[in-house]
Amino acid sequence: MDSQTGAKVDAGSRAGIIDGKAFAAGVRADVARHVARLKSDHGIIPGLAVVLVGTDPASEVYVRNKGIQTREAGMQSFEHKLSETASQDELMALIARLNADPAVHGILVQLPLPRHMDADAVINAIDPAKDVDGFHVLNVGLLGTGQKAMVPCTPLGCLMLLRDRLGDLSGLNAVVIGRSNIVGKPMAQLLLRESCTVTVAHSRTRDLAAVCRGADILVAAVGRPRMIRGDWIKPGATVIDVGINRIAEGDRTRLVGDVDFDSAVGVAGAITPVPGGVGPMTIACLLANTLTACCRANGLAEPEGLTV
Ligand SMILES: Nc1nc(=O)c2c([nH]1)NC[C@@H]1CN(c3ccc(C(=O)N[C@@H](CCC(=O)O)C(=O)O)cc3)C=[N+]21
Repeated sequence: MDSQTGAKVDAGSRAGIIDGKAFAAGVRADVARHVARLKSDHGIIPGLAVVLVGTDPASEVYVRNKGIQTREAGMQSFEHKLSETASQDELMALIARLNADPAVHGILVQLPLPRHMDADAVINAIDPAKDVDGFHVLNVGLLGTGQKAMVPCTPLGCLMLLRDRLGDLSGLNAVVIGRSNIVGKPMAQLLLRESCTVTVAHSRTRDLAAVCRGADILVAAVGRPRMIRGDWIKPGATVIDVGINRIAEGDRTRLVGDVDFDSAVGVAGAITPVPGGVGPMTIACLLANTLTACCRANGLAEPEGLTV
């Protein structure tokens, strides 16, 4: 207890640092429990197919981590690697096979794709019911109209962290920096659904610092290392840093977010670190979405708390 105010102090999140790594481990444990029950009660094993085109080293690391965590949750992992020079027709043929495969409940095509491919056409070829990224135009439309959709993993993970921290979000001023289809736009839709007053800022926004200072909730998804500084943040605001930027430091590299953590941490009421914040939540939500897709495909009740 705080002796002045009598308010409860959360010892698990000292100095207002949101432990996404620990929260994600909890989500994965929830998923694993439901997977075990699906197996024992119904003989069903959820399956996730991940497709990687090319040999980008960072993408290979993510895909390997996804495979490991998928198996740890008791689900089946199917990994498909195509060469950098594979044709779009080859990729489309693979997606058609995965769409038709009853053991596959979720399909993720790792982005970005090589430039000779049309990413929109590829994403929209995925069966929307198996689109665990929530990028298919049908899922985008369902989310935007408040219908049951597959929700993109990163925004879903951010929302879980915000709800855990703040409870009811209604009436809060939320500023999302970044307007990408994979984070900014779906994040704004989710926050609007929570009855926040939502502003979507971007590279052309005038006086971005002033816009940010009005935010009770600030979600940074711009991809510019340490761009958002402490004096842009309203004291006590909740800051969610989606950026994962690898920068050179001396003769080594390190990961930093879009927020300048050192100047922000003393101003924000709570902030996600990088690494250990949003990143682990993205993979946890991918597993949650695969479980949800599997339940829907089998006409079973969806697990509570893992979808919106
Ligand atoms: N179709 C598609 N869906 C994706 O969800 C997708 C994608 N393509 N392409 C690439 C990005 C990137 N991404 C990350 C997931 C987890 C971490 C993560 O767990 N990061 C750790 C650190 C990992 C490290 O140390 O490198 C952390 O932030 O703590 C990072 C990045 C998903 N992506």
